[in-house]
Amino acid sequence: MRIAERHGTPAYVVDEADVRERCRAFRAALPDATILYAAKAFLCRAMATWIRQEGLGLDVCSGGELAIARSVGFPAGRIVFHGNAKTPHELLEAVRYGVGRIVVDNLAEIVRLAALVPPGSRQKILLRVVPDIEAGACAAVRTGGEGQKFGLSIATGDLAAAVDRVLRRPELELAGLHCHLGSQIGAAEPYGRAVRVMVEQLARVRDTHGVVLPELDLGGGQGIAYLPAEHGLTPAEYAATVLKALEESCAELGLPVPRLSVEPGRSISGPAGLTLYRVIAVKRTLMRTYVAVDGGMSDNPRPSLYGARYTARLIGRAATAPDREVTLVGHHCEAGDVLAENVPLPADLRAGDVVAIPATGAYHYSMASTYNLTGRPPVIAVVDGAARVVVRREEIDDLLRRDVGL
Ligand SMILES: Cc1ncc(COP(=O)(O)O)c(C=O)c1O
Ligand SMILES: N[C@@H](CCCC[NH3+])C(=O)O
Repeated sequence: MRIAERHGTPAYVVDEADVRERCRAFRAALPDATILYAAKAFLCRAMATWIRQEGLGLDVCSGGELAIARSVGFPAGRIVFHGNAKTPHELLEAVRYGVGRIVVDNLAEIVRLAALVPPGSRQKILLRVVPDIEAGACAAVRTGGEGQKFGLSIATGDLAAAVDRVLRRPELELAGLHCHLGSQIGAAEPYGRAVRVMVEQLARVRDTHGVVLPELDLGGGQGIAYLPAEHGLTPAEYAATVLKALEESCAELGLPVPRLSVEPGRSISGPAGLTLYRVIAVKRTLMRTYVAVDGGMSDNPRPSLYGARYTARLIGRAATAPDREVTLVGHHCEAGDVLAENVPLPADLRAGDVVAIPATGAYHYSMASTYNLTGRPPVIAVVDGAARVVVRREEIDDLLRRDVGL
């Protein structure tokens, strides 16, 4: 409540200690693996600094994310650069900064990237494989099956062709294979299947080319709880399944166990964040009660994009009435601008109250827009009872400044 009063609403709040704790949980569950935080979930300079200090690597997928990493002196060797349509400029920036790995997504990229590597040096790469496994909350975030835009298909022969071409390029060093099944995956089982498919491909590379690739990157996707009844996929559950599958399939195929990399995004930043809103109006209609707040689909597009569901809580005062079901909506000019449908909130909720939506630390700030020319909310970091602004609020003046007129 003090944050809402001091910094205004809407505001994203992130718990630094929680982020750090989640980084440590991944490192503890997978002590021999490389843990790369997926920046797309939430990145600002403070976050990049926490990740650097916790000793994790960083998965970036744009020149912008790379620029933030660079601005906090993130060690280049601990960065992996992704993307299915990296621009020539992004590739050049990645090579110049000396990122540890570039994940090559398609055949055309091999030649393009090789041409950018300075004479005499070698860029380590991973090849992104389509493991043909469907997993993830909804179609929009499933990236492991045939028929979506990412990666090199095993079935069409593109992966085999890519391996062949990369191994002939002296500018490129094929460090290993990569896959990413999708996002908000609630069970460990699909990862076990992915390990088997990927290890088979490592064996195929060995059998065809006599090369044993040392690395396997399994991407991210570990699900989190958004609702009280949900349960996320813990690092320990994930690790148990993945490590078992890795040992078994490597033993079966006579391969040494590759160094594992994992790229969790949501499961590190998601539960560590919440969003504060102020109630502007409460309206009873024939069908339902609407509670309208001062944010909405511009700071959280996930309900309208993916049908994502959330809970909400009144904060800052004690309720004087029992809960009733309401629909929390935003201030944007669309009927679909819903933040949380049928959520219990106190019947005495009124304009001026502050509500918090938990589990908004991933894919909220990073996906925010300025729809209806609304400035994006600030990010407030809390640690040891103190709050500080780590990303300032985007003011109308910021928006006006970009518009250069006639
Ligand atoms: C290549 C890659 N790695 C990691 C992630 C992080 O995923 P999540 O935030 O679901 O853990 C993504 C996004 O889904 C991704 O595309
Ligand atoms: N933006 C999606 C996740 C996409 C993951 C990126 N590869 C979400 O909020 O659920």
